[in-house]
Parts: sequence; structure tokens; C-alpha cells
Amino acid sequence: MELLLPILLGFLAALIGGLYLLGVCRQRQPGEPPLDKGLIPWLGHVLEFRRDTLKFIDRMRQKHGDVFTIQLAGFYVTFLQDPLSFGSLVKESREKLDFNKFAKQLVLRVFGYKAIKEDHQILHLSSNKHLKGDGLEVLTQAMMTNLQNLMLHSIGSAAAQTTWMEDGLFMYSYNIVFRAGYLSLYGNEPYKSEESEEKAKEKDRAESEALFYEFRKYDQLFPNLAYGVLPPKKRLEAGRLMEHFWDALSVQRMKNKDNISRWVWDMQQAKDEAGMKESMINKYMFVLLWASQGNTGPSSFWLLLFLMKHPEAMTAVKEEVDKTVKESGQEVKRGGPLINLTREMLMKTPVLDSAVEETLRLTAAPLLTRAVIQDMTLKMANGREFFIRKGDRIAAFPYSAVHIDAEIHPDPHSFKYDRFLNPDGSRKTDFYKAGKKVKYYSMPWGAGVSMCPGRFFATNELKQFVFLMLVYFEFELKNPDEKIPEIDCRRWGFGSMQPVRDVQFRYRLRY
Ligand code: HEM
Repeated sequence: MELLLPILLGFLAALIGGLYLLGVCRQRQPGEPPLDKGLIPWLGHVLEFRRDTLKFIDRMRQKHGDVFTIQLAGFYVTFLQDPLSFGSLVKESREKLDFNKFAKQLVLRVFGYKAIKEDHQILHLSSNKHLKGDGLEVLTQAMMTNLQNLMLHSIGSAAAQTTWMEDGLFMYSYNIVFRAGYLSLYGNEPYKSEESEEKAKEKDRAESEALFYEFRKYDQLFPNLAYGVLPPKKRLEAGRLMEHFWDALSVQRMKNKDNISRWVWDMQQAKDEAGMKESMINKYMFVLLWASQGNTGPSSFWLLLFLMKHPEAMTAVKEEVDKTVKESGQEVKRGGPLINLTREMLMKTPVLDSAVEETLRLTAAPLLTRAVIQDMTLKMANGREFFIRKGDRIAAFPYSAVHIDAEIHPDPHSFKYDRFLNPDGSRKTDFYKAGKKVKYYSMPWGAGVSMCPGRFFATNELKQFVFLMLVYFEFELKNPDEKIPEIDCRRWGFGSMQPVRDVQFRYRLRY
């Protein structure tokens, strides 16, 4: 008996420790948000959450209100779903809420990249210089040249002039916008003479096509890879794809390119100066490819589709596009020069701006997550306060909290191209809930420290693509009565959503 007692006590301690680790022992303390651990120890609600994040969060919100803590695969995550209180999450100091810790783990798992402490500063320095203001002018011009190379290379051939081409709208849009964006950021094949220019352009087209093909494979594995639930065979495939991208985007390969964007170039240099190994910089190039090309393509699909399904929106945008071209003194005609769509022209399109914002409201659904570094108090707009524990996470899912809130955006599931326009044609930024102005009325780019640094370039890319489609092509849905496809709910939380199926359309040159 004397011998048995310590063994029994040891066993009991291990059992309690185990249960504690599995989260079974955690209880809601006074002042904390409602706690919902789910039925499965440690895993908690992760399966339901992964299956359909939107549905799950709405169910929790109905049960608990706008703030609740749930258990997700070993983490306790407090969801803040009151849009009037988003400031508490977005503006909280970095000593209390940290974005990097969470992002570091993710980029290692999904891109093989080991983050360094200078990363965020390097990214923001380069983005502030080259993805906004004057720096953006250069990139917008590069995008224009590359879009025209990809979309109009067959111009001049008699067949291309009259023949209808058929394609899936999602694949067509994603393909063109991905490839043009990639070439604009990572550079073009160099050439020395006019003859070799055509060859170089052809090589750009072929190489970017091959890259897109591989990117789509990775894209489809991504959500499960990010959640660490890929089956072994697919994990191997993801590993093989990663290696392909590290090589395809490597510093060595880029040395042979022309027109590499300063955005990418400056970051390569800064990481080199910070002492990072070249093989790790190659991996970072893949992080940047993912961040810059994974969202804009799908968003361009939704934008074109919404316009095609809403003739009044299409007419308004088309009128604005025609007017902008005319006011620039240019004319599009058969055999004439290609139009030069400048950043200045892109700044005179409030109707298209509103259509882009509306598209992103309906189809961009990021999950904002922060690690809680110190015990803290979450202050709500209505004066309530909640204690949050160190080691937990705080998250917001603006899609359900704001984007489709019927009070903020009446008839929230309908596409209204002028939702973000005032009657005088200026941008509408006044939206209300319970009589209070909502500052964060749409959050496709996230917010605060991790807000998308590429948002101005992304908006330009979407506008350039639609602009060129309207100027150069006639296009229509193969089946005009076909319904807008549902959103693929496996991707909630990952930025721009994708459709569950493609939609066939046809297009041909107008001139
Ligand atoms: C429609 C297109 C796009 C959407 C909807 C989008 C959305 C987002 C969102 C929601 C985040 C924040 C993620 C978080 O808080 O965890 C983000 C981050 C980021 N985006 Fe975008 N993005 C788009 C296009 C772009 C483009 C074109 C670029 C670059 C040229 C870019 C570069 C980045 C980078 C580098 C980050 C990481 C920021 C950081 O770590 O602080 N994005 N994006």
C-alpha cells in the first residue's frame, strides 16, 4: 500500500494534467466572455468551424451574443463580432495583441519560410514606397503592359477578329490577372532588339501560364494545409509544389529578368543585408507570390460576373469607361495603337470603384486573428468589458459581423453597384448601425497592423482588367439565365472567396 500510494498520486497528477491540457478543466471566470468548449476534448469545435466558418460563427453568435470564447484545436479563441467595437481589436497595443506570432507559425507551415524579426518592418517600408503614391504609378504601368500582352497578343490575326472564344469565366479571369500580376512584380524576359521582343513576350506568356498551372494546384490544397489537416499523400504533393516555387522564383532566376518591381527587389536586398540565406529569401519570394496573387484573380471573376448579371451596373460602368477613354483624348480602333490606361485615368472612375468595393464586400472574407500576449480587458462600444486570458487568441470575422449585416448594408446579399456612391457621385463612407456610425463598414483588406499593404495596387489591377475587357471585347454568358454560383465555404477566412463551380462565357474582340 505504501508503495502504491505514490504511483496512484502520480497517475492522478498525470490524469489531471492531461485533462487540463485537453482543456477539460477550463471554466468561465466572472467577467470573461461565455465559454463554449464543444464536446470533443482539445479539438473543441474545430471540425464544425472548418466545415463552414460562417454558419458556425452565426450559430455561436445566436447562442452567446457578439463576444464568445470557443475551443479550437487546443486554442481558446474569443470572437468579437460587434462591428462597433472592432476598434478594440484593431487598435490594441502590440504589447497585448500580437499578429506576428500567429503569422510566423503559419508561414513556416505553408511556405517553409522561417520569419525573422525585421520582416514586418522590411515589408512595410517597401510597400509604403512602391505599392502606394508615386511608386504605384510604375507598377500600374507594368501591369498595363503585361495585361495587354496576355489579353491582346492575337490582335491583328483575322481569325481573332471575328471568332468567339469560349472559356470558364473564373479560370479566364484568374489566369490573366495572376499572370499579369506575377510578371509585373517578378519581371519580364529581357530582349535586345525588336525581333527578340516578340520572342521574349511569347516566353513571358508561356512561363507565366506554366506557373499559374502549378499555382492552382497549390491553391486548392491551401485551406487544408493551413489548418494542418492534409492527408499524407497531399502533404507530399504540397511539399513538391513548394520546392517548385522556391526554384521558379529564386533570386538566381530573377537575376536574368528585366523590370523586376522595386517592391520585390527592395525586399530581396533588405533580407540579404539582414543576413538571410539566399535559399530562405527564395522561400519568401513564394510567400509574396501567394499574398499578391491568391486574391486578385478570384475577385476579378466576381466583379465581371456581377456586372454581367446586372445589366444596369454594366451600362453604368461601361459609360464611365467610354467617357474616361474619350476624355484622355484616345480612341480605340482597329489597327490603331493600344490605349494607354494611366493611373490618372483610373482615378476618375467612381462608379467602377463602387462596383469593386461592393464585389469585395460580398466575396472577401478574411479572418483577423491576434495572439493575446498579456491578460487584458476587451472594451466594447456599449461600455461592457470582458477579461481575456494571456495565451488565448482573439479573432473577428467581418464578413458575418459587417459585410452581410442587414442594418449596415440593407438587402445585404444583393449586388448593388452604387452602394458605395453618394448621390453627388462621391465615395460613400457613411454607414450606420443602431444609429451609430460604423467606422469599419467593410473589411476586405483586414485592418490594423496586418492590413493588406497591396490594397491600392489590387484595386488598380481589378479596374485595369475590367477596363480592358470593356474596351476591347464583346463578352456574354453562355447561359444568361444561369444563377451566380455559391461561394465555396471551405475557404472562409482566407481572403477572396472562390465559387463552387465555374461559369461559361464567350468573348471576342470588338475592333
Ligand atoms: C483583392 C485582392 C486582395 C485582397 C482581398 C487581399 C486581402 C488581404 C488581407 C485580408 C490581408 C490581411 C491578412 C491578415 O490580417 O491576416 C492581406 C495581407 C497581405 N496582402 Fe493582400 N489582398 C489582396 C491583394 C494583394 C496584393 C495585390 C498584394 C501585393 C502586391 C498583397 C499583399 C499582401 C501582403 C504582403 C500581406 C501581408 C501583410 C502583413 O503581413 O502585414 N495583397 N491581404
